[in-house]
Amino acid sequence: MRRYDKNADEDDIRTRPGRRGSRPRTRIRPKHEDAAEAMILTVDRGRMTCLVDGGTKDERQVVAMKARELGRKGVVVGDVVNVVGDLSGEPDTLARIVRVEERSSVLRRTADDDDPYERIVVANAQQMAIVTALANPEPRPRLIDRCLVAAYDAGMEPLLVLTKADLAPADELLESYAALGIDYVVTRADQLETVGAEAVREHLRGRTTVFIGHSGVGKTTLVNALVPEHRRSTGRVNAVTGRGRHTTVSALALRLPPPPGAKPGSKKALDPGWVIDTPGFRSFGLSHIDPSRVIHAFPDLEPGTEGCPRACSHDEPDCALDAWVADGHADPARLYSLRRLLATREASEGD
Ligand SMILES: Nc1nc2c(ncn2[C@@H]2O[C@H](COP(=O)(O)OP(=O)(O)OP(=O)(O)O)[C@@H](O)[C@H]2O)c(=O)[nH]1
Ligand SMILES: [Zn+2]
Repeated sequence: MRRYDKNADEDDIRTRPGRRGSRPRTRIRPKHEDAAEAMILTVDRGRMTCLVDGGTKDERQVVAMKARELGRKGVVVGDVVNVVGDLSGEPDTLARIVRVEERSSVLRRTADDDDPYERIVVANAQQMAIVTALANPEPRPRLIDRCLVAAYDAGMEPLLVLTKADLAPADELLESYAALGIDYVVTRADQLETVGAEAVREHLRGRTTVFIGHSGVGKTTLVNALVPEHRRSTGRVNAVTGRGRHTTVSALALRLPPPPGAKPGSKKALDPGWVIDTPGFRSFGLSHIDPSRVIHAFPDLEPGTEGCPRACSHDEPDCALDAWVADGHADPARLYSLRRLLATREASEGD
């Protein structure tokens, strides 16, 4: 290997003159001072589409792969990375990702509760939109609860998006989430084009929201309305795979159009919010969930856990929350909701 030759690249072995003489110092990584910052929009079999100079007139999409120095570290949609090499974005060029910035949040999933293997699906989202149809298919409250637990565990704010309001009312479902104080928005496809899409966008401005929902809830219809420049095919036969419906393979980050009336170049116009569309989740394994992270989403209950036994699940007889709530420190409905969420960690039929 050339790296340790006498004629090794300066980047690989640097000399540091001074006190200890001029011993070559190995293992100093090249600094990549020419690297550009980029956001990962999608990942397809080891090829990442990155947005370079986002929000400027030089904005372009560059295809890149991981540099060897990243090792096994994964790169996921939403990651902010450093890229080097050919950053022109011309066809057939390939850049290299040399660094992944620290993530502010990660959404993990396990395929099943018994599956210890977890994958990070999305990085740096601040909000999780849980898309549920009010009818056809029927809402699945346990699945919603599992998504909520995953959101709280990931440190994301949940947003309930209730679709197909033309088929059934939302009141009853919203009632069962009232104690959680979750932000929500109700939609119907026949009004998305007029007022509906902008009403949803108002919940998404200035941050990144990952959209999850199982097949048939109308997520594609919704995302297409939110990001009209991006029309993902619905229900079309794929000529290559012959599959009856389109299947989304990777998550995909999409920028919202600027709000109506935003001045070009203004912060509102440049930071209109991002939607990360994800493939339909069949289940949401929760084996990696840590109850102590979930309870952060209940700041009103958190002080009551001081008297809990070590590693309390907060759903066991010795949990201090019962007495604390009985003493009037918090609303019993909140504890009930927390327990309901924590109980979803145990899988049951139909999740
Ligand atoms: N009645 C009614 N039907 C809707 C609404 N939104 C979507 N649909 C229909 O519901 C079906 C599923 O919509 P999609 O947008 O494809 O749902 P999806 O969640 O993306 O599902 P997959 O494509 O399977 O991942 C389609 O036939 C839509 O036309 C709505 O608000 N009201
Ligand atoms: Zn407890």
